[in-house]
Amino acid sequence: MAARMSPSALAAVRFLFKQNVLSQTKVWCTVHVNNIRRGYIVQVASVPSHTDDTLKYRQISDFSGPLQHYMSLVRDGTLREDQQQKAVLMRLDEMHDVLKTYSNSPTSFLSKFFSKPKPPKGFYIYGDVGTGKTMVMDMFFLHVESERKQRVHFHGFMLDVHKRIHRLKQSLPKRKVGKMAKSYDPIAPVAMEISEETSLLCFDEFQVTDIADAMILKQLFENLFMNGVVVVATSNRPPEDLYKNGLQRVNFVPFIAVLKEHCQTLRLDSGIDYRKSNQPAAGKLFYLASEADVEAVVDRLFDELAQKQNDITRPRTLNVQGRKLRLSKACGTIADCTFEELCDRPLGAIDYLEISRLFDTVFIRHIPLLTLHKKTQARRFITLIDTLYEHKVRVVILAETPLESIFVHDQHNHDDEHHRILMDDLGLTGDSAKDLAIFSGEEEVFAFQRTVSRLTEMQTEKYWSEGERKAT
Ligand SMILES: Nc1ncnc2c1ncn2[C@@H]1O[C@H](COP(=O)(O)OP(=O)(O)OP(=O)(O)O)[C@@H](O)[C@H]1O
Repeated sequence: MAARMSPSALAAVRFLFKQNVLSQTKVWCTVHVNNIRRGYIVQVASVPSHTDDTLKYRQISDFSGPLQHYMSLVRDGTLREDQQQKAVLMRLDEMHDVLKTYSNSPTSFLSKFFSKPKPPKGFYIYGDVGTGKTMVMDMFFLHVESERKQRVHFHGFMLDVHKRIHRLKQSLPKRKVGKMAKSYDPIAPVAMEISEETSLLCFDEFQVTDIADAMILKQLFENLFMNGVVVVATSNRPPEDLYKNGLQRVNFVPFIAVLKEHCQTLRLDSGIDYRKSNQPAAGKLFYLASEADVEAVVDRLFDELAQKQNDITRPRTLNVQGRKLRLSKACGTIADCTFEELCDRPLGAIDYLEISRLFDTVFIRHIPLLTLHKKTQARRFITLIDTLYEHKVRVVILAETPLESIFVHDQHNHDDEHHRILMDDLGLTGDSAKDLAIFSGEEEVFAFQRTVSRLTEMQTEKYWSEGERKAT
């Protein structure tokens, strides 16, 4: 059986054996994809009779592709049938078949006999939060048999690209004094490096919020596509709305055409946020500041969890790319932080990635009401929760307000000083700025729906138990 299986499927089977769940008919299993732990539903259709020699376990490799896998999970009630998910999976299933004979590797067997194969057009899947975009993409990714595939989070991918660009620039010979610098463009070689490693790039959460990313995307992706990389992406935004109202957007806009030329846009928007469908809760993980004695209650929860760690409670200093990041209280794989510590300092995705690497449980105390006045902190909070969710880190929250109302869309902020200066700089009048996301907070409101949806799922028993890591 093992000889037929892809490495991801093998990882899934190993997990099943370790967990002694092979007699169940369906399980969630966890597979490491590029160091990111993802949950997958795996069908294990067994005949529960020890005397029956037709005993068979159905594994990922027993499905012809992601669509058959999905339908089987619908039939056994693990998933709810969703026509839009099915329609997207049909397309991904076709692509899965095409990819069986496609590679952009110059050393591939096929390339010896044929001229460069034409890459299939990828997919850009967009829709509202919790509608199953990541699930269908991951199911597709799991079934692609190639070794030359990567599933990445967009944030993490762009951090890696910037690192590669930096490394390449550093490796250039130093200029002689008085000689003019020849303009050196590192993006094409970086795209080439990535293309040498991969044929298929699956991006979760394609979103552009950073001007440094926005300015290089067109060239980067043009080169990736030119080198035959196939892209599948999920996003909350249609391509036309990417980097909406971002600074210097006019320089970004040509990227949208490049993306659409190489990826078909598919909408997945059944209107159902599956994270909100009733799932057993993990116990109380969300506390309100107004609750009696709440600090002491949360302290006790921390102490209870800390007792299982082989460590003492102490401050911890993390090293993030040569920078020191001090956390005032931690024990083993548990960090006890305040909102101020995590979101009121100039921290970003790279810091949150390091926290996710080291801790499986993060307490976030004193989350205030987030109005547009606290836009920067709110954005950091969104990035923090995205990163923790992506790495299956558990959270315990102590907040001023209930989850649904943490973020307040306060229209009155249009008049604040900061916005007025920005409007002047951009030469906008009050009327023309009225509909722009940058002033209406549309971007944050949108991202916050995702954060709330994720925080809801993060309080379920399933999420909590999947997040357990070995104590250090
Ligand atoms: N058809 C379904 N039946 C039952 N559960 C589902 C179904 N589709 C998705 N889910 C579950 O809903 C949760 C959210 O799915 P997923 O992460 O794929 O959503 P998403 O569209 O990527 O959300 P976001 O935009 O916030 O990233 C997951 O736990 C997933 O397993």
